[in-house]
Amino acid sequence: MAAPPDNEVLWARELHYGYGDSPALQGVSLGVREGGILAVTGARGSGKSTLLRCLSGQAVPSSGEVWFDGVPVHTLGPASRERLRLDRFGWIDSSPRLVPELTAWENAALPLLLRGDGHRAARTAAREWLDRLDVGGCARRRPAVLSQAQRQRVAVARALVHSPDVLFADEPTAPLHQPDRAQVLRTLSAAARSHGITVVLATHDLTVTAQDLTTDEAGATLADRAVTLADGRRVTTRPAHGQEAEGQSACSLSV
Ligand SMILES: Nc1ncnc2c1ncn2[C@@H]1O[C@H](COP(=O)(O)OP(=O)(O)OP(=O)(O)O)[C@@H](O)[C@H]1O
Repeated sequence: MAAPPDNEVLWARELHYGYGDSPALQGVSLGVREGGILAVTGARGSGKSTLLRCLSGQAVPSSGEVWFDGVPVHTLGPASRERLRLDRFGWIDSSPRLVPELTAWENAALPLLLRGDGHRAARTAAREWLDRLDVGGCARRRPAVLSQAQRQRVAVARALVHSPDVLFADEPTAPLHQPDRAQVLRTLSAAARSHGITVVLATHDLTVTAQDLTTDEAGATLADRAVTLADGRRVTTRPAHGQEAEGQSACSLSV
């Protein structure tokens, strides 16, 4: 088992994963530098969600390695992977899954409450994130009375509230309209930069990558690198604003 390069906080080598006989990942390798923002693009069904699930320890690859901060994630048992996900990772889905019985702030505070933080500190932190995401006014409401866009912002707050080391975002702007998408992406990228959070962001929408993802209003780069999947294989790697280069099975390439 070769150790990953020192400058990459998240590193995967030759990942394979299948659903029954149907292969979803066929030898994907990549590395992400600490604090980097990586966009994973590709058509529907190309393997983006499966890759994020393997990288985050939600799924165990049938072969290959996933290393996070020196830890071989692919060798951990279910309890250790669950602990890692709770303590060190954040996750945003394409559709917000909130606890219906809890208010918006309680949903946003969940990662802090689950790890035993005090109620008052957790509420303060959650409300700060809700304010940042323009849903501070909804803090005491339950998900059922919120719009889909408001629920997604609450889910984004929940993913960031504990300052995770890595944020995995699987089509996070799918339920949002265009102005909301740009704002949420800007908040995500600003939070990641200011807190040193590494981001792995999956999207099938190449126009999002080109227009919203790679630039904010000030023209600053949002994604540092992008990799593209096709049929479970990595086909390209490129800087967010640079020339595309062939990167098939380039396990030494940093993204
Ligand atoms: N639970 C599952 N059972 C069987 N096959 C699955 C399952 N989840 C995904 N697949 C298949 O695995 C392949 C990769 O799917 P995956 O969801 O990882 O791709 P994706 O790029 O994220 O697609 P999308 O953009 O539609 O979410 C596809 O062929 C898909 O049909």
